[in-house]
Amino acid sequence: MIGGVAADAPTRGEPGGVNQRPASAPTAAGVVLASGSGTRVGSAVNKVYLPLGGRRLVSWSLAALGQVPDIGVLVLVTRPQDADLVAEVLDRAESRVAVEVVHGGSSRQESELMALRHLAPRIRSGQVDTVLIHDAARPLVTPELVTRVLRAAREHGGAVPGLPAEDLVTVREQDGAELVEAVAADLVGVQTPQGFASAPLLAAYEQAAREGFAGTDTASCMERFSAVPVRWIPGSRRNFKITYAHDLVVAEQVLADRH
Ligand SMILES: C[C@](O)(CO)[C@H](O)COP(=O)(O)O
Repeated sequence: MIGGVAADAPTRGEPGGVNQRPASAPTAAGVVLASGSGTRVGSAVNKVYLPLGGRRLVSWSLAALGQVPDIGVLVLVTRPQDADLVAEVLDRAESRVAVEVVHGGSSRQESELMALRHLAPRIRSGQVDTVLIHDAARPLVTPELVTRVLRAAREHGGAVPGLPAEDLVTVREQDGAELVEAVAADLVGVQTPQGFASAPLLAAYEQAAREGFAGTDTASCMERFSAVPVRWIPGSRRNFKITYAHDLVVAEQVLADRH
């Protein structure tokens, strides 16, 4: 069952405290999803807390979103059993913005809903105009990509970074063991952060909860339950998702090359 924000969730940063802005200057909120289990990486520890480039993996996403001046609220969605790791990450966080922690649900959809319900008073008051939802498992996101998503979301209502599938691989349909035909090359592999106008986003997630819908990303829920157009903008090859152990090796190398 989909519930509300965990009342006992550790919370850093007070709504209306360090993040407060005048009502005339709405801010964007960044949501980092860290409440999955990430078993395919082959670790007993939730993959988003594995070491990467001298930090825990999730810290990179918090730092990237926190560097974008228009993001005035940061929400980290976690699992209760990761509380010690979360506390360590927050103690070392270099984010300009205080990180507010919310407990997630049993699915991506529920975890997004928990974050949106946490933000609901600030969405309804107009304080938060746009919400960007990001996978903690995409630690190589850059402030530049976050800024582009935010600009496009504010301009169009919804924005998703992606890479044309033809750019990645040749895609073919399969029928059992047989390959039958190549798929038309108009597919896009989508990434996060995905950004949306906050009020229709909250409304879409509340309706999805009532109807028992569960999408694989934020855009799928918006496409189903809102009239907001979802624009795609160029993503980044480096913004790949850490799924398997091999991805960690590549991410270490990308970070080493950054310096
Ligand atoms: C949202 C996403 O990153 C788009 O590629 C992807 O669907 C996330 O998958 P997950 O299984 O929820 O990590």
